[in-house]
Amino acid sequence: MAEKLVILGAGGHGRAIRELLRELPGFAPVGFVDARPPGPEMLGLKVLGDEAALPGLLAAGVRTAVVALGDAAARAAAAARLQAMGFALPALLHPSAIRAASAAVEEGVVVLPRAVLGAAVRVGRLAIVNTGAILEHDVAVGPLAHIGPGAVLPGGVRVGEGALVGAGACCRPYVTIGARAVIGVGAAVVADVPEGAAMGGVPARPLPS
Ligand SMILES: CC(=O)SCCNC(=O)CCNC(=O)[C@H](O)C(C)(C)COP(=O)(O)OP(=O)(O)OC[C@H]1O[C@@H](n2cnc3c(N)ncnc32)[C@H](O)[C@@H]1OP(=O)(O)O
Repeated sequence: MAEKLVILGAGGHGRAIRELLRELPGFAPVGFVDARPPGPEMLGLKVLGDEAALPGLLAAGVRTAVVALGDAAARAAAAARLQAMGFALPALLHPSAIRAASAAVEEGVVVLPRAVLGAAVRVGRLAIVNTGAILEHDVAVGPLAHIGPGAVLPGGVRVGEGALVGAGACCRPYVTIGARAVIGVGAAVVADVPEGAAMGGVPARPLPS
């Protein structure tokens, strides 16, 4: 029987996950919860209110959740609240994603359509691999990181905890992107990026703050 699941977050990422779940056998979404519910319904699913609805859902047998929040800190905090209540946070991979047999994803990871996880890739808990991103052999993505749509991480790239690699960004093989760094859309990362740095451009340079 399909596992009943609640989506925490009814914004853009929540809508992407709702569409992922239409294609993913094994899960039956019951609705969204959101701190600011946008209305009674979204994309054919009920919006059940804010997190005050969660105990009732647990009591009704909904024991699985996905955190659909783009902001890494908010995602971590929401995951901690859900797990403290007893919700499981499975990894969700769109069926069109390509995952090598040796690629591993941790709990709460979301992999959107047509992403590629190559040989020996590691994706840490609660990370997002967005639509069409390519993670080549031996790439290691830290917990809570977000690899944006169409980003290309060639062999051996390491992305630190909570870092954001923007849409369409590319990296030189084996570079390391530090924790909480932000790589702007379309950047070409040709050297290691320090923790917390914001980089953009071709080649990527520190962005004005
Ligand atoms: C499904 C989805 O939608 S997933 C979404 C994944 N998210 C992304 O891909 C977004 C990534 N974010 C970006 O690229 C943003 O532009 C950021 C985070 C790098 C910068 O955003 P902000 O902090 O708001 O900076 P802001 O827009 O004010 O720009 C600051 C400066 O950096 C420059 N800049 C911003 N982004 C870039 C970029 N990608 N490349 C080069 N320069 C850039 C701006 O032109 C500006 O320069 P100026 O001061 O000389 O005019």
